[in-house]
Amino acid sequence: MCVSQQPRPSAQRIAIVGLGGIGGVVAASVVHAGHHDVVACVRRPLERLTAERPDGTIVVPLRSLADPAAATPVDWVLLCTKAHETASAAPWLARLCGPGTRVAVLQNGIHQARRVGPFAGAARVVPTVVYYNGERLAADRVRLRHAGPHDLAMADDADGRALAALLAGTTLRLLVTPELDTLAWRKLLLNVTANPITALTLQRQAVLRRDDVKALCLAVLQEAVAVGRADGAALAVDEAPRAFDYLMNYPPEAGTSMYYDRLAGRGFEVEALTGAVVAAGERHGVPTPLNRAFLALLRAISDAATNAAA
Ligand SMILES: NC(=O)C1=CN([C@@H]2O[C@H](COP(=O)(O)OP(=O)(O)OC[C@H]3O[C@@H](n4cnc5c(N)ncnc54)[C@H](OP(=O)(O)O)[C@@H]3O)[C@@H](O)[C@H]2O)C=CC1
Ligand SMILES: CC(C)(CO)C(=O)C(=O)O
Repeated sequence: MCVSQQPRPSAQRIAIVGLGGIGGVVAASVVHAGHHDVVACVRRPLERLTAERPDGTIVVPLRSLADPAAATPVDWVLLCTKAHETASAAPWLARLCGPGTRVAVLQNGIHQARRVGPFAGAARVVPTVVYYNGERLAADRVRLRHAGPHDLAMADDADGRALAALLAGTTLRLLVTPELDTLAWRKLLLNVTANPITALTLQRQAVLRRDDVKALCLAVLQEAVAVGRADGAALAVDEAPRAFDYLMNYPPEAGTSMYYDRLAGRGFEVEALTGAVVAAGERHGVPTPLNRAFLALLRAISDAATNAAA
């Protein structure tokens, strides 16, 4: 693995689809770096964006489009919707993607290319692993929290290196790695632990520091690690405690994307996270009773929120 120091390409046209916690942070970072032509593809137009970052708050002007019909092909799409919202972004992708376009997927979950490929036409899909915590405070305001040494990882191949070069002028800490598939599984381990527990308890990550909750985390992680190994991920012998230790890098006041959805009364990104572990467990004959219990509870809350919003 190596920390990226890619040379910056010439100015590129970048469209950011989904301006929530993750999209808002990356949009503000790229606009602030000032090198590329950025447009945000949103449901409600806005003219500026504020990002509260550990190194200070920045306010950037933002060009936004609210109608996919007004979009034209770009060099890069940064897809920052939730995984279950990918299909709803299809009209954007249809307009933004040409044969030279690359679609970087800033979403949680494994098999991103499989998920996004059907909507990307002739464009190439570039998977990533997102480590930073992004909290959307208002439609035009986000907060960035770092955890661990990197904010974003991409594969050590031509497309991954091109993405690292694209973001090289930003303050995001990038990792170019030959092990992205295993890192995606490692990241999923964090998500099937922290996301359900914060969303179900309606408490931020401080709750993970309770002894009883830590014991539950480790048991959930052991199950998911067994599934990940059966699925081909090169997970370590002590992967479960290592994943728990990684979670301790997040500040206790950080929430999770699922916790933020619960606060906002939105449906959850459940099938791509806990649902993916349970489904892979079924495929490989690995039992997942704790993850199954989480899945039933998360689906019940998520469905009620989705039905109430309909
Ligand atoms: N938040 C975090 O700390 C982390 C999140 N992730 C992952 O990153 C991804 C994004 O998460 P996050 O930023 O938290 O999610 P958010 O819910 O905060 O943001 C998603 C955004 O996508 C927008 N959106 C959804 N559908 C469409 C559409 N069809 N057209 C235009 N905009 C659309 C939403 O708009 P609207 O407001 O109008 O609904 C919203 O602004 C997820 O996969 C998540 O798991 C990964 C690491 C950390
Ligand atoms: C690891 C974690 C919890 C960091 O925010 C995350 O990926 C999420 O919130 O979905």
